[in-house]
Amino acid sequence: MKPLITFDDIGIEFDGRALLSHIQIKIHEGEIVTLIGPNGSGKSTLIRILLGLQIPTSGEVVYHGKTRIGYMPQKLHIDPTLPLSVTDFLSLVRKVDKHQIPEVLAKVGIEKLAKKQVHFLSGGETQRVLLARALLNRPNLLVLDEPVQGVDVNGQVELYNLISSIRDELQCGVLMVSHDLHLVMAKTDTVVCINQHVCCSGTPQHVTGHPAYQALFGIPGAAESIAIYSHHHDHVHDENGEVLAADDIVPHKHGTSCQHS
Ligand SMILES: Nc1ncnc2c1ncn2[C@@H]1O[C@H](COP(=O)(O)OP(=O)(O)OP(=O)(O)O)[C@@H](O)[C@H]1O
Repeated sequence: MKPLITFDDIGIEFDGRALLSHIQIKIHEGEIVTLIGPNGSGKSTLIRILLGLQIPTSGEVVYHGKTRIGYMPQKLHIDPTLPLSVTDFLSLVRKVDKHQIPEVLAKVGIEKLAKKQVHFLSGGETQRVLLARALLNRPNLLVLDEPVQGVDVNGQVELYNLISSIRDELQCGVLMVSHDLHLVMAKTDTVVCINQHVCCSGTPQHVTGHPAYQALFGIPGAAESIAIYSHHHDHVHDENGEVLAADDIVPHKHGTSCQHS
C-alpha cells in the first residue's frame, strides 16, 4: 500500500509542558487507522497538526504526493436562527462542484434529506451530513474526529460500516479518533493508542490479544465502560503523564489507609 502521510517525530508543548512527544505514525492508501487515548491526551491536537491548524514544536507531517484531505469535525456548529437546508450547507464548502452534492448524499444514504433543515436532523443524520461534506472534493485521506458522537449504538455500528464501505470504494486512507475501540474494532486496520507518546499500536487483534484486554472484554457489560484503554503497557506514567524509569517505580505498600482488599 502506498503511504499517504507520516507524522514524523511530532512533538508539541503548551505552556512549557509536553502534550505530545515523538509521535510516529504512517497512514497508507486504503488503510483505516484509529486513534484512541484518554481524554486530553492530544488526539484532536494531532488532527489539528495534520490539518495545518496547529504548528508542532518539533517534527513534521510528511505528505507523500498529493494529499486531498476530507475532514469531519466532532460537531456541527451553526447559528440555530439561520434557515439552512442540507444542500445549502454543503454548497458552502469552498470550491465545491454542486453537481457532486446529490452523489455524496447518496453515498452516505441520505439523499432524501437534501431539502431538510439542518437544525431538524437527528444525531445520526447530522453525522452523515458531516461525512458527506468531508467527501466533497474527492479526498484521498478522510480525517474523522469522533465520527459517531451523539449516535446510539446501532447507529454507531451502521456509521462504522458506512465508513468502511466508503474506504473500500474510494480506496482512501482514513484516520479517525474513537472513544470506543470495542465497536470500531472490526472496521479498523491499525489502532494507535496515544498518551503523550504512542503507548501501543498494531492490529486490533494484536491489541486485543493481550490477556489483560481479553479479561476486561470478556466481562459482559463491563467492556463499554472500562475496557477501552485497558491494554497492557510496558511502562508506567506519573501524574504528569511522564514515563517513569524502572528505578522510579515505587511498588504500592499496603497500610491501614488502604481502601481496597
Ligand atoms: N492551543 C492550546 N493551548 C493550550 N492548551 C491546549 C491548546 N490546544 C489544546 N490544549 C490542551 O491540550 C490537551 C489535549 O487536548 P486535545 O483536545 O488534543 O485532547 P483529546 O485527546 O482530543 O481529548 P478528548 O478525548 O477529551 O477530546 C487539553 O488539555 C487541551 O486543553
